[in-house]
Amino acid sequence: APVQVTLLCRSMEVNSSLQSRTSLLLMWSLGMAIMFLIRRYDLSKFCPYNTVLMDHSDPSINTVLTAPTDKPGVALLDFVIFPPRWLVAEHTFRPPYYHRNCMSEFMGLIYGGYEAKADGFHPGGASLHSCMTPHGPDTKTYEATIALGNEAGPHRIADTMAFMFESCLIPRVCPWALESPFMDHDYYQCWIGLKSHFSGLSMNEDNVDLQKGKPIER
Ligand SMILES: O=C(O)Cc1cc(O)ccc1O
Ligand SMILES: [Fe+2]
Repeated sequence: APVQVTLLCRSMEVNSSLQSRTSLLLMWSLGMAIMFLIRRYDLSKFCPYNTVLMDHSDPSINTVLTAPTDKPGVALLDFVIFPPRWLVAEHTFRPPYYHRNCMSEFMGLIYGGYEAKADGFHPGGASLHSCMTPHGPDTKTYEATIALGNEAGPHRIADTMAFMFESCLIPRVCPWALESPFMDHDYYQCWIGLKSHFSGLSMNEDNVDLQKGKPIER
C-alpha cells in the first residue's frame, strides 16, 4: 500500500480585529473548513536526490514540504523523507555522518530499516536529537561500513521509509512522552564500543597530499 502522510496546512490567519462574537464564531467555523486544508502525499512518488560521486549531502535535499522563516536557508520546519534509493558514492562514508546541528531533528521510521541504525530503530519508533546533540550511526552500522572498505559498489537501499522533521525551533518534550513506558532509556548504548578507524595511513595519494596540507593538483 502506498505510504501516505496527511499534513494540516494553515493557510490563513484569523483577523483578530474582528469584534463581534457572532462573526468570530462564524469566521471560526468557516475558518476550520478553509484554513486547514488536508493534503495527502503518496511518499513513494517522491524522487529522492543523492550524491553521484562523493560526499554525503545534507538531508534537507530530500525535503518534501517546507515551512520557511524570513531567513533564507533556515526552515521553521522541513519535512524530509528517506525513501528507497541507490547509494553509489565513492571514497565516502555512506551512512549519515556523525554530526550535531543548529536544527533539531525528530525522526520516525514508517517501515523497513534505517541506514544509520542496524538495531533498535523499528517501524513506529521515533527519535529526537535536539539542537547541538551529537548523533550518528550505531556501532554495528559503523563497523559494517568500515569493513566494506573504500571500494563498495552501488548498493540499493530497498523497502524503507523514514522521515524527519527538522526545525530551527527547539521542541519541548511533553511529560506524556517523557513518562511513556515506550521511552528507550538505553538509546545511548547504540554508540557504545565506537572506536576510531583513522590510522593516519592514506587510502590513496590524494589523501597523502591532503594530510600533508597540500592542495590536490589535477
Ligand atoms: O541524523 C539522522 O540520521 C538524519 C540524517 C540523515 C542524513 O543522511 C544526514 C544527516 C542527518 O541528520
Ligand atoms: Fe541527524
